[in-house]
Amino acid sequence: MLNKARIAVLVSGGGTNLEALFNAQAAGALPHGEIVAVVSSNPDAFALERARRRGVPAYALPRKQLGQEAFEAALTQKLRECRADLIVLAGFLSILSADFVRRWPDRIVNVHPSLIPAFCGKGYYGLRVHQAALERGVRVTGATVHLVNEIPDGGRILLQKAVEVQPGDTPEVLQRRVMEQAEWVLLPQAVEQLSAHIAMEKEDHL
Ligand SMILES: Nc1nc2c(c(=O)[nH]1)N[C@@H](CN(C=O)c1ccc(C(=O)N[C@@H](CCC(=O)O)C(=O)O)cc1)CN2
Ligand SMILES: NCC(=O)N[C@@H]1O[C@H](COP(=O)([O-])[O-])[C@@H](O)[C@H]1O
Repeated sequence: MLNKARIAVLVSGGGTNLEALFNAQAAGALPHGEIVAVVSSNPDAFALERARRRGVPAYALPRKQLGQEAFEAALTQKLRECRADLIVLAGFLSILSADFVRRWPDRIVNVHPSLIPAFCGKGYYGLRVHQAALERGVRVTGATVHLVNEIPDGGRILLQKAVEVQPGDTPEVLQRRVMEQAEWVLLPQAVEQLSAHIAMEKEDHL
């Protein structure tokens, strides 16, 4: 019996990266992992609805009302309850504390919509990343999947994929292209790689 990695996905917004993970799982492209819970820092996130439609437990932990410390305490409780092995940040907009991250060494992964080290770190999220890329005039951007440490977007880079910037691009148009051509491709690949490693570790400990 394959000892799958139990994946908890943290979200804050529309959940298109979560949807890409669900689609990969349904297509058999995530054989070593299973999405067991979705937790949102924003109670209004459509990502929660995406989880509910798939019958996956979905939890809203309103970070702004709770404050970071209480949010992370509640998150830790949820992660224990679902026995998560791997945490995936998919459009998650809260910077996790060093204390929290240190409890999950090499077990938190994030997708960022640029080619790190460009346009990353505190203040660079969502459309802001693509606005900065267009203002700088880069001809190529893309997405990065990286392990998460205490430095926002400072963790070890796992995968990257380049995407062309085209004349007349708006931030919204560029964001969509980066999602379609890079984020939604890279995240399932990286999650399956990490899940396979974790699943083998779990087999070894049986
Ligand atoms: N400890 C870490 N936490 C998080 C990381 C990380 O690498 N280490 N990645 C981010 C995801 N992210 C980019 O990929 C990112 C998210 C949010 C921000 C940011 O500046 N957020 C604002 C608040 C935005 C809001 O709540 O609407 C802020 O903190 O002022 C930067 C990068 C997830 N967490
Ligand atoms: N730094 C994190 C960040 O900017 N994440 C970005 O939020 C957008 C919405 O994601 P979603 O559709 O998966 O919710 C995506 O472009 C994702 O890369």
